[in-house]
Amino acid sequence: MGGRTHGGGRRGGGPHEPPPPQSLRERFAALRNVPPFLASIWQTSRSLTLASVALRLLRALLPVATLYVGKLIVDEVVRLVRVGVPHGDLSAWLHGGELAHLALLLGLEFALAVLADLLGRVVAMVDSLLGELYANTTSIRLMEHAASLDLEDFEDADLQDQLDRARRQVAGRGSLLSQLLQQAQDIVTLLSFAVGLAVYAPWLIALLAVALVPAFLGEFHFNAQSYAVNYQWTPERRELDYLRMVGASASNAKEVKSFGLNPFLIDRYRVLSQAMYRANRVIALRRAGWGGLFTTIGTIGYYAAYAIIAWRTVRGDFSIGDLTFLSTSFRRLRTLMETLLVGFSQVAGQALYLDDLFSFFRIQPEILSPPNPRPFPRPMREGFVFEDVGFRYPDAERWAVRHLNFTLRAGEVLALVGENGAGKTTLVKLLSRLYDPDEGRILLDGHPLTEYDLEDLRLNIGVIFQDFVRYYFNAADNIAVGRIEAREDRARIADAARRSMADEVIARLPKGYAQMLGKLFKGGVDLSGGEWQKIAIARAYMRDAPLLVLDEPTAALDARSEYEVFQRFKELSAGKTAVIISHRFSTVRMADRIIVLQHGAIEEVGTHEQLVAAGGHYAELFELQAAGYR
Ligand SMILES: Nc1ncnc2c1ncn2[C@@H]1O[C@H](COP(=O)(O)OP(=O)(O)OP(=O)(O)O)[C@@H](O)[C@H]1O
Repeated sequence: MGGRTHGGGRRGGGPHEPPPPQSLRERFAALRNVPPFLASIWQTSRSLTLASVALRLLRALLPVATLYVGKLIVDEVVRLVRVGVPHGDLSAWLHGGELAHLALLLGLEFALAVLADLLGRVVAMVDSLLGELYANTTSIRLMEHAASLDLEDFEDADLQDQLDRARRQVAGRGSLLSQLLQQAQDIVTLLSFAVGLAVYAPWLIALLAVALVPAFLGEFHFNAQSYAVNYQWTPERRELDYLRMVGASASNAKEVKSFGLNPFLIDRYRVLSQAMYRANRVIALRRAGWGGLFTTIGTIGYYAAYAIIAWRTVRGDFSIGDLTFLSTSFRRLRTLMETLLVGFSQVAGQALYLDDLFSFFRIQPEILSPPNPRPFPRPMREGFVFEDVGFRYPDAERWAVRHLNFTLRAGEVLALVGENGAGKTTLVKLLSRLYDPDEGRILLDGHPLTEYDLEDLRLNIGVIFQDFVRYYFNAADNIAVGRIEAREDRARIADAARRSMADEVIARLPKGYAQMLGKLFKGGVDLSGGEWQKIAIARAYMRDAPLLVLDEPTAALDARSEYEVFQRFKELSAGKTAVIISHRFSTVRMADRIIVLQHGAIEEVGTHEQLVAAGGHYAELFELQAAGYR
């Protein structure tokens, strides 16, 4: 067993996270994320993707068509002007049919304009629908993937940063989609203009490119810088979110107020956010300065071309219609290329962000079911055997537990005792395979725990941790989380509540089982610490697993409640195996056997009477607590 490599490098990240990509080549390399991104868009909705592409293609060709019709109109007007207006009489002209061609052209251009507007709106609608669908699908994928990861992954700050960036990407990536499609559309439009321009004056295109390259490189550079800043500041941004949450959440308000912490929190927020603002401002300023310069270069290019076209029109090489067509084409080409280049560098910039999303999806859990897993033994015959088990938290110097050798016998109630940090909770986490040991192994009925089906294993172990979750759900659901498949089984929920004495708590709630708990949502009612614990303990009964583990969930119960809860627990868990962690000896002494942990190792094992008689550490701790009551 073991073999878990802690610390850096296990997912190409960890504490030795590579610096954000800086070089031009790396930025281009980020474009490799675009095809998988497009593939996931395609999978989100084929019909919407197809619709968007087709509509955009049509829309892309409209500008050049409109412009060409415009040129024809100008030429026609010029021709009509040459022919001259007899008496300036419009009705005579209309009847004579001389204006028919012009009217047709005007009508055509009008139709094109209306079509362009309508298509633009439909495209925007399709994109926003597709964007929302994509965001939803990806959020669900993120949640599903996060659910598959190990507990250890969640305790890793780097992973939290990455998850944070990935989450932010999802919200913003809808725009990447429209941007990519817009890019494709612009390329088609650009090509259509370029063909027109190339027919008349190919050298104009070269002039255009020269004027635009600096702007492109500038954009590219600053996008990468923004990303780098964003990347480096992820921990601070998370801290900002955290500070805001601590300062503004209902559950913390009590303590924050009585400690008078708000000025401290606000000040810290101010300092951090200002530092971030300054970093962003530097980039914004530089970007604006250089951007202004590059745009001016582009404008110079445009007017040079304009002058040349005008001169050649005067010389008679071009018609007036050609002049309008060429100069407008040139101007539109310039704007288009600019948008395209800027867009391209933005796409490359956004593709960098996709790295976070995709690399988050690449993280693989290490605690898995084997290929041919064993089902959980029912009934359990021997129980769990710890053979020289040792475990060290990632990046920790100290072993949390080591050289653990003991048996948790089927059908017994075992209590774990020990001072804070002795390793009690760690032992429970190993038992339910939230972690795998780094040394030694754990057997269940003679077979290594790793041979069992992971889901089945967890399903058959009901653990209530000391920091159990207070779900902001209604009372019934708060108990039903113990076995969420049985959420509709009201009788089972009520039964679990009765056993844990949560029924008395719920009876006092205005809406009973339908009462929303916690203060997060409207109409929610908060409970006392002990009341919450009774609800949490009901989850263990709801789960009805052959192995029950209560990790100090009774600490906030009053003496009478705790006594009753444990009396019932013993009665009700007859035939079941149970592990109880408690600092109260009144509870501990009810266990069949007691293990005393000290600094991650087993110090003593025995019944209450045996341990007291032995006069060791247990007897000392027991005496300390008993003395307090005399
Ligand atoms: N997620 C974690 N990452 C790193 N170290 C941890 C983590 N959880 C616990 N530890 C360390 O492992 C040791 C054992 O912790 P554990 O939670 O098992 O103690 P415990 O006996 O349950 O304590 P308590 O009575 O305070 O609940 C402690 O030294 C603790 O600091």
